[in-house]
Amino acid sequence: MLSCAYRLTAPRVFEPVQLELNASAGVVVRPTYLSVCNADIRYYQGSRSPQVLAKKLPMALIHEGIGVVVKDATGTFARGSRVVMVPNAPCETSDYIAENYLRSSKFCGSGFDGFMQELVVLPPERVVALPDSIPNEVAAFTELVSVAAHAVNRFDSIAHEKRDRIGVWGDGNLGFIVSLILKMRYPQAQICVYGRNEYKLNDFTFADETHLTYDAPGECTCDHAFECCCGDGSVAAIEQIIDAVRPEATVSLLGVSENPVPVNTRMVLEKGLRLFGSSRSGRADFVSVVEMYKQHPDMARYLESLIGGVFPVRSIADMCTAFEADLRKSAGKTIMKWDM
Ligand SMILES: NC(=O)C1=CN([C@@H]2O[C@H](COP(=O)(O)OP(=O)(O)OC[C@H]3O[C@@H](n4cnc5c(N)ncnc54)[C@H](OP(=O)(O)O)[C@@H]3O)[C@@H](O)[C@H]2O)C=CC1
Ligand SMILES: O=C(CO)[C@H](O)[C@H](O)COP(=O)(O)O
Ligand SMILES: [Zn+2]
Repeated sequence: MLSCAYRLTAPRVFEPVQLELNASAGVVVRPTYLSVCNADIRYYQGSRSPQVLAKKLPMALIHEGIGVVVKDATGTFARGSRVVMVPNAPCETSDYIAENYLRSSKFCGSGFDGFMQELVVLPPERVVALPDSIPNEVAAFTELVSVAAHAVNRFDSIAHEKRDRIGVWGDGNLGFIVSLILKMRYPQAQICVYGRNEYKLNDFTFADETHLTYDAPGECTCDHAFECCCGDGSVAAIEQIIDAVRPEATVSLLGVSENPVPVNTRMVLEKGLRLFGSSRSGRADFVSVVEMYKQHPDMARYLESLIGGVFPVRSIADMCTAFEADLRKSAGKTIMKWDM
């Protein structure tokens, strides 16, 4: 079966390439709605190091997306099923290390082709059926929701049980989703969001408190914290978090930085803090998010407020239009209605 992949060959340049797909190897999915992540933008813009770009390009971008099953040689999915695609593909299993942390795992859109393709073939366990209740534009960024769910699950197993007040730093997409999942998971806890933009914080209607970071939180006011910023923003946030959390707090780090971030280790030691990082997610996280969509119908309504622009994509010029719009956006997720 022939299919076309649209690979980024150099910053801001997409080129088509014909691929021969082995349809008998799994589930053939036609991508329908794709969502742009900051990681895609770092490749598109060429803000990764020249060494990383040389190693990873040419590559089809995008690891957040849904599609429709065209054919399934494994007999798991009916033709026409609406599904979310799992970008992480493990090559081994471990009793101790989750699939998204195994160094041998392959991740679509980071070293391996992502979902900017006419058709993709995935093993059945890399495909999860979606409930009808979730709109396409929201379902498109289920991967980001699964990353947040994964981090909250890990937090649950690491943090001590006093969870009266949890701080979330970052008023962007990830901060929003992490705060929402925390509120759903710990309804009795005070979820306090710290951000840099009043207009973004106004959308966190489910949170108990929102604050601008310039009004520094008091010392030792949060039991635990999540960092959902990026780059230099993470530097400032981690500094503030270390002051704001109480002794023995657990701090979840999620923002990606290109450069090493200095950390006030003296206070980490004195307060006995636990800092842990989370990256990506695995099949189980996607399954748990789909379950959340079913159990919490109001979740879709909150997530809808993250839809930034929806761009029909029928040509390479349309792809560039969507990516350029994401670069200029003030907030929210950029969605491509993928008609390639
Ligand atoms: N760990 C993982 O697996 C994943 C990590 N990420 C990463 O998470 C980061 C955030 O992604 P996303 O939410 O989509 O991006 P956004 O740009 O939507 O959000 C970042 C937000 O953080 C705000 N911010 C910056 N510095 C601070 C600060 N010191 N205190 C509080 N808020 C701050 C920004 O404000 P302003 O715009 O004013 O600077 C912005 O609103 C990115 O680095 C992304 O790559 C994303 C997906 C998965
Ligand atoms: O966005 C992400 C997961 O959703 C991660 O940040 C992304 O996978 C990091 O990959 P890369 O090393 O290519 O930046
Ligand atoms: Zn991502």
